[in-house]
Amino acid sequence: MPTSENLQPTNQFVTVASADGAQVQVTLHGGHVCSWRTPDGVERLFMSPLNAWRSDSAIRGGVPVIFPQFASEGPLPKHGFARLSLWTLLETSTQIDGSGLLRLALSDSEETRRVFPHAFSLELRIEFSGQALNTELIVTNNGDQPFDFTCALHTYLSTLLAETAIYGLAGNEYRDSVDGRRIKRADQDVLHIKEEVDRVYFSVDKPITLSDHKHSVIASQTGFVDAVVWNPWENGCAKIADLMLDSYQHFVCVEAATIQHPVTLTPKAIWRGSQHLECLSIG
Ligand SMILES: O=P(O)(O)OC[C@H]1O[C@@H](O)[C@H](O)[C@@H](O)[C@@H]1O
Repeated sequence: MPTSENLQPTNQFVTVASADGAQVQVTLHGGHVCSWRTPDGVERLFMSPLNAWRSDSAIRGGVPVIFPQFASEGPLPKHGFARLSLWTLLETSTQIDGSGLLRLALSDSEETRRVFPHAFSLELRIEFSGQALNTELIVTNNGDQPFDFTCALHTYLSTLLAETAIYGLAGNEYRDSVDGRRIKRADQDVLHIKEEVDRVYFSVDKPITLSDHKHSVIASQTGFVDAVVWNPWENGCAKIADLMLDSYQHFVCVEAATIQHPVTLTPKAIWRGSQHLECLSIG
Protein backbone atom coordinates (compact mmCIF):
# COMPACT_ATOMS: atom_id res chain seq x y z
CA MET A 1 0.00 0.00 0.00
CA PRO A 2 1.39 3.41 -0.94
CA THR A 3 2.34 6.18 1.47
CA SER A 4 2.69 9.84 0.58
CA GLU A 5 6.49 9.38 0.39
CA ASN A 6 6.40 6.78 -2.37
CA LEU A 7 3.61 8.05 -4.65
CA GLN A 8 3.89 6.65 -8.17
CA PRO A 9 1.89 7.38 -11.32
CA THR A 10 -0.37 4.42 -12.07
CA ASN A 11 -1.15 4.95 -15.75
CA GLN A 12 1.32 2.33 -16.94
CA PHE A 13 -0.64 -0.32 -18.76
CA VAL A 14 -0.04 -3.90 -19.71
CA THR A 15 -1.92 -4.51 -22.96
CA VAL A 16 -2.90 -7.90 -24.38
CA ALA A 17 -4.86 -8.65 -27.55
CA SER A 18 -6.69 -11.82 -28.52
CA ALA A 19 -6.25 -13.37 -31.98
CA ASP A 20 -9.63 -11.92 -33.07
CA GLY A 21 -8.66 -8.37 -32.07
CA ALA A 22 -10.23 -7.88 -28.64
CA GLN A 23 -7.96 -5.97 -26.26
CA VAL A 24 -7.57 -5.63 -22.49
CA GLN A 25 -5.40 -3.18 -20.56
CA VAL A 26 -4.49 -3.62 -16.92
CA THR A 27 -2.44 -1.75 -14.36
CA LEU A 28 -0.47 -3.49 -11.63
CA HIS A 29 -1.82 -0.83 -9.26
CA GLY A 30 -4.92 -2.54 -7.93
CA GLY A 31 -4.62 -5.51 -10.31
CA HIS A 32 -7.02 -3.39 -12.26
CA VAL A 33 -8.66 -3.97 -15.65
CA CYS A 34 -8.79 -0.42 -17.03
CA SER A 35 -9.98 -1.07 -20.57
CA TRP A 36 -11.76 -3.82 -22.46
CA ARG A 37 -12.36 -3.38 -26.19
CA THR A 38 -14.24 -5.92 -28.27
CA PRO A 39 -12.88 -6.60 -31.81
CA ASP A 40 -15.12 -3.82 -33.23
CA GLY A 41 -12.99 -1.36 -31.22
CA VAL A 42 -15.82 -0.42 -28.83
CA GLU A 43 -14.72 0.31 -25.25
CA ARG A 44 -16.99 -1.62 -22.90
CA LEU A 45 -15.81 -0.21 -19.56
CA PHE A 46 -16.18 3.30 -18.20
CA MET A 47 -13.04 5.13 -17.05
CA SER A 48 -13.42 8.51 -15.40
CA PRO A 49 -11.74 11.38 -17.26
CA LEU A 50 -10.91 12.78 -13.80
CA ASN A 51 -9.18 9.66 -12.57
CA ALA A 52 -6.13 10.68 -10.52
CA TRP A 53 -3.75 7.86 -11.67
CA ARG A 54 -1.96 8.08 -8.33
CA SER A 55 -0.80 5.16 -6.25
CA ASP A 56 -2.60 6.45 -3.14
CA SER A 57 -5.97 6.42 -4.97
CA ALA A 58 -8.25 3.70 -6.24
CA ILE A 59 -8.85 3.87 -9.99
CA ARG A 60 -12.29 5.31 -10.83
CA GLY A 61 -13.57 3.02 -13.53
CA GLY A 62 -12.70 -0.31 -15.12
CA VAL A 63 -12.82 -3.25 -12.70
CA PRO A 64 -11.59 -2.49 -9.16
CA VAL A 65 -10.89 -5.63 -7.12
CA ILE A 66 -12.55 -5.35 -3.71
CA PHE A 67 -10.87 -7.50 -1.05
CA PRO A 68 -10.94 -8.36 1.88
CA GLN A 69 -13.78 -6.01 2.84
CA PHE A 70 -16.70 -4.67 0.85
CA ALA A 71 -17.46 -0.95 1.42
CA SER A 72 -17.20 0.17 5.06
CA GLU A 73 -18.61 -3.01 6.54
CA GLY A 74 -15.66 -3.68 8.84
CA PRO A 75 -12.56 -2.08 10.34
CA LEU A 76 -10.51 -1.81 7.12
CA PRO A 77 -10.30 1.15 4.73
CA LYS A 78 -13.37 1.36 2.46
CA HIS A 79 -13.45 -1.53 -0.04
CA GLY A 80 -10.26 -3.04 1.44
CA PHE A 81 -6.68 -2.76 0.27
CA ALA A 82 -6.46 -4.87 -2.90
CA ARG A 83 -7.49 -1.96 -5.12
CA LEU A 84 -4.67 0.18 -3.66
CA SER A 85 -1.94 -2.46 -3.69
CA LEU A 86 0.78 -3.14 -6.23
CA TRP A 87 0.13 -6.52 -7.85
CA THR A 88 2.61 -8.74 -9.70
CA LEU A 89 2.20 -9.80 -13.30
CA LEU A 90 2.31 -13.61 -13.57
CA GLU A 91 1.47 -14.13 -17.23
CA THR A 92 0.34 -12.54 -20.47
CA SER A 93 -0.35 -14.88 -23.36
CA THR A 94 -2.51 -15.80 -26.29
CA GLN A 95 -4.10 -19.20 -25.73
CA ILE A 96 -4.25 -21.99 -28.33
CA ASP A 97 -7.91 -21.05 -29.00
CA GLY A 98 -6.85 -17.44 -29.67
CA SER A 99 -8.16 -15.93 -26.44
CA GLY A 100 -6.04 -13.41 -24.52
CA LEU A 101 -4.97 -14.23 -20.97
CA LEU A 102 -3.54 -12.12 -18.16
CA ARG A 103 -2.78 -13.40 -14.68
CA LEU A 104 -1.95 -11.09 -11.78
CA ALA A 105 -1.15 -11.86 -8.17
CA LEU A 106 -1.13 -10.23 -4.75
CA SER A 107 0.09 -11.74 -1.47
CA ASP A 108 0.15 -10.56 2.10
CA SER A 109 2.94 -8.21 3.10
CA GLU A 110 4.00 -6.45 6.27
CA GLU A 111 1.56 -3.65 5.39
CA THR A 112 -1.44 -5.88 4.73
CA ARG A 113 -0.72 -7.95 7.88
CA ARG A 114 -0.91 -4.75 9.95
CA VAL A 115 -4.61 -4.39 9.07
CA PHE A 116 -5.47 -7.99 8.08
CA PRO A 117 -3.22 -10.39 10.00
CA HIS A 118 -3.49 -13.35 7.63
CA ALA A 119 -1.34 -15.14 5.06
CA PHE A 120 -3.23 -15.07 1.77
CA SER A 121 -2.67 -14.96 -1.93
CA LEU A 122 -4.94 -13.58 -4.63
CA GLU A 123 -4.82 -14.38 -8.29
CA LEU A 124 -6.81 -12.45 -10.86
CA ARG A 125 -7.25 -14.37 -14.10
CA ILE A 126 -8.56 -12.37 -17.03
CA GLU A 127 -9.48 -14.27 -20.19
CA PHE A 128 -11.13 -12.69 -23.22
CA SER A 129 -11.93 -13.05 -26.90
CA GLY A 130 -14.65 -11.89 -29.26
CA GLN A 131 -17.51 -10.39 -27.29
CA ALA A 132 -16.62 -11.96 -23.93
CA LEU A 133 -14.52 -11.12 -20.89
CA ASN A 134 -14.13 -13.50 -17.97
CA THR A 135 -12.52 -12.24 -14.78
CA GLU A 136 -11.82 -14.70 -12.00
CA LEU A 137 -10.64 -13.92 -8.48
CA ILE A 138 -8.91 -16.80 -6.68
CA VAL A 139 -8.25 -16.47 -2.94
CA THR A 140 -5.96 -18.90 -1.08
CA ASN A 141 -5.46 -19.13 2.67
CA ASN A 142 -1.74 -19.81 3.13
CA GLY A 143 -1.87 -19.55 6.93
CA ASP A 144 -2.79 -21.95 9.68
CA GLN A 145 -5.89 -20.07 10.92
CA PRO A 146 -9.19 -19.52 9.09
CA PHE A 147 -10.05 -15.99 7.96
CA ASP A 148 -13.21 -14.23 6.76
CA PHE A 149 -13.52 -11.87 3.84
CA THR A 150 -16.05 -10.13 1.62
CA CYS A 151 -15.16 -9.20 -1.94
CA ALA A 152 -16.35 -7.91 -5.30
CA LEU A 153 -15.39 -7.26 -8.89
CA HIS A 154 -16.64 -3.67 -9.00
CA THR A 155 -17.22 -3.50 -12.77
CA TYR A 156 -18.01 -0.08 -14.29
CA LEU A 157 -19.98 -0.91 -17.46
CA SER A 158 -20.00 1.85 -20.04
CA THR A 159 -23.56 2.75 -21.04
CA LEU A 160 -25.86 5.62 -21.97
CA LEU A 161 -27.84 5.77 -18.74
CA ALA A 162 -30.84 7.59 -20.22
CA GLU A 163 -31.41 4.64 -22.56
CA THR A 164 -30.42 1.88 -20.17
CA ALA A 165 -32.64 -0.89 -18.90
CA ILE A 166 -31.46 -3.57 -16.46
CA TYR A 167 -33.10 -6.99 -16.50
CA GLY A 168 -32.73 -10.16 -14.46
CA LEU A 169 -33.17 -8.98 -10.88
CA ALA A 170 -36.95 -9.32 -10.50
CA GLY A 171 -37.90 -11.33 -7.42
CA ASN A 172 -34.52 -10.87 -5.70
CA GLU A 173 -34.23 -9.38 -2.22
CA TYR A 174 -31.91 -6.42 -1.94
CA ARG A 175 -30.50 -4.07 0.66
CA ASP A 176 -31.13 -0.48 -0.32
CA SER A 177 -28.16 1.62 0.81
CA VAL A 178 -29.85 4.88 -0.22
CA ASP A 179 -32.91 4.08 1.94
CA GLY A 180 -31.44 3.28 5.35
CA ARG A 181 -30.23 -0.20 4.27
CA ARG A 182 -33.83 -1.40 4.21
CA ILE A 183 -34.37 -4.89 2.83
CA LYS A 184 -36.75 -4.86 -0.14
CA ARG A 185 -37.85 -7.16 -2.93
CA ALA A 186 -37.37 -6.21 -6.57
CA ASP A 187 -40.87 -6.43 -8.02
CA GLN A 188 -40.29 -4.87 -11.46
CA ASP A 189 -38.96 -6.88 -14.41
CA VAL A 190 -36.92 -3.90 -15.58
CA LEU A 191 -34.87 -1.42 -13.59
CA HIS A 192 -34.53 2.07 -15.11
CA ILE A 193 -32.16 4.27 -13.13
CA LYS A 194 -33.71 7.68 -12.49
CA GLU A 195 -32.01 8.57 -9.18
CA GLU A 196 -29.08 7.41 -7.07
CA VAL A 197 -29.09 3.61 -6.87
CA ASP A 198 -26.89 1.64 -4.46
CA ARG A 199 -28.21 -1.86 -3.88
CA VAL A 200 -26.82 -5.20 -2.79
CA TYR A 201 -28.98 -7.91 -4.38
CA PHE A 202 -28.78 -11.17 -2.45
CA SER A 203 -28.40 -14.68 -3.85
CA VAL A 204 -28.19 -13.70 -7.51
CA ASP A 205 -28.23 -16.86 -9.59
CA LYS A 206 -29.43 -15.55 -12.96
CA PRO A 207 -27.60 -13.32 -15.44
CA ILE A 208 -28.11 -9.55 -15.22
CA THR A 209 -28.58 -7.86 -18.59
CA LEU A 210 -27.87 -4.21 -19.15
CA SER A 211 -29.19 -2.84 -22.46
CA ASP A 212 -29.08 0.54 -24.11
CA HIS A 213 -30.30 1.15 -27.65
CA LYS A 214 -27.09 -0.08 -29.26
CA HIS A 215 -25.71 -2.84 -27.04
CA SER A 216 -26.54 -5.37 -24.38
CA VAL A 217 -24.09 -6.73 -21.85
CA ILE A 218 -24.99 -9.93 -20.06
CA ALA A 219 -23.25 -10.32 -16.70
CA SER A 220 -23.22 -13.75 -15.11
CA GLN A 221 -21.27 -14.96 -12.11
CA THR A 222 -20.09 -18.12 -10.41
CA GLY A 223 -18.72 -18.35 -6.87
CA PHE A 224 -19.93 -14.84 -6.06
CA VAL A 225 -23.33 -14.95 -4.37
CA ASP A 226 -24.53 -11.33 -4.36
CA ALA A 227 -24.53 -8.54 -6.95
CA VAL A 228 -24.31 -4.78 -6.48
CA VAL A 229 -25.94 -2.25 -8.78
CA TRP A 230 -24.55 1.25 -8.21
CA ASN A 231 -25.04 4.56 -9.95
CA PRO A 232 -24.31 7.73 -7.94
CA TRP A 233 -26.57 10.04 -9.99
CA GLU A 234 -25.69 13.75 -10.09
CA ASN A 235 -25.87 14.25 -6.30
CA GLY A 236 -23.39 11.39 -5.76
CA CYS A 237 -21.04 12.64 -8.50
CA ALA A 238 -20.97 16.05 -6.80
CA LYS A 239 -19.47 14.37 -3.72
CA ILE A 240 -16.87 12.26 -5.55
CA ALA A 241 -13.81 14.26 -6.57
CA ASP A 242 -12.72 11.99 -9.40
CA LEU A 243 -16.09 11.96 -11.18
CA MET A 244 -17.45 14.77 -13.36
CA LEU A 245 -20.93 16.04 -12.50
CA ASP A 246 -22.40 14.26 -15.52
CA SER A 247 -20.32 11.04 -15.26
CA TYR A 248 -23.31 9.16 -13.86
CA GLN A 249 -24.86 9.34 -17.33
CA HIS A 250 -22.11 7.12 -18.72
CA PHE A 251 -21.90 4.04 -16.49
CA VAL A 252 -23.63 1.57 -14.26
CA CYS A 253 -21.63 -0.58 -11.89
CA VAL A 254 -22.78 -4.20 -11.97
CA GLU A 255 -20.62 -5.90 -9.38
CA ALA A 256 -20.23 -9.63 -8.77
CA ALA A 257 -19.87 -9.76 -4.99
CA THR A 258 -20.03 -11.78 -1.79
CA ILE A 259 -21.21 -9.47 0.97
CA GLN A 260 -24.16 -10.74 3.01
CA HIS A 261 -22.43 -13.88 4.25
CA PRO A 262 -18.64 -13.43 4.34
CA VAL A 263 -16.53 -16.31 3.06
CA THR A 264 -14.74 -18.23 5.82
CA LEU A 265 -11.62 -19.73 4.30
CA THR A 266 -9.97 -22.54 6.24
CA PRO A 267 -6.18 -23.08 6.16
CA LYS A 268 -4.92 -24.09 2.68
CA ALA A 269 -8.41 -23.75 1.20
CA ILE A 270 -9.04 -21.91 -2.08
CA TRP A 271 -12.09 -19.80 -3.00
CA ARG A 272 -12.93 -18.84 -6.57
CA GLY A 273 -15.37 -16.29 -7.93
CA SER A 274 -15.78 -15.13 -11.49
CA GLN A 275 -17.76 -12.60 -13.50
CA HIS A 276 -18.47 -13.34 -17.14
CA LEU A 277 -19.46 -10.47 -19.44
CA GLU A 278 -20.82 -11.01 -22.93
CA CYS A 279 -21.76 -8.21 -25.34
CA LEU A 280 -24.50 -8.37 -27.94
CA SER A 281 -25.11 -5.73 -30.59
CA ILE A 282 -28.71 -4.69 -31.13
CA GLY A 283 -30.04 -4.13 -34.62
O1 LIG B 1 -16.09 5.68 -4.01
P1 LIG B 1 -15.75 4.23 -3.82
O2 LIG B 1 -15.03 3.96 -2.53
O3 LIG B 1 -15.00 3.66 -5.00
O4 LIG B 1 -17.11 3.45 -3.73
C1 LIG B 1 -18.03 3.54 -4.77
C2 LIG B 1 -19.32 2.77 -4.46
O5 LIG B 1 -19.05 1.40 -4.50
C3 LIG B 1 -20.23 0.58 -4.43
O6 LIG B 1 -19.85 -0.75 -4.50
C4 LIG B 1 -20.92 0.83 -3.11
O7 LIG B 1 -22.11 0.07 -3.07
C5 LIG B 1 -21.22 2.32 -2.95
O8 LIG B 1 -21.81 2.56 -1.68
C6 LIG B 1 -19.96 3.13 -3.11
O9 LIG B 1 -20.26 4.51 -3.05
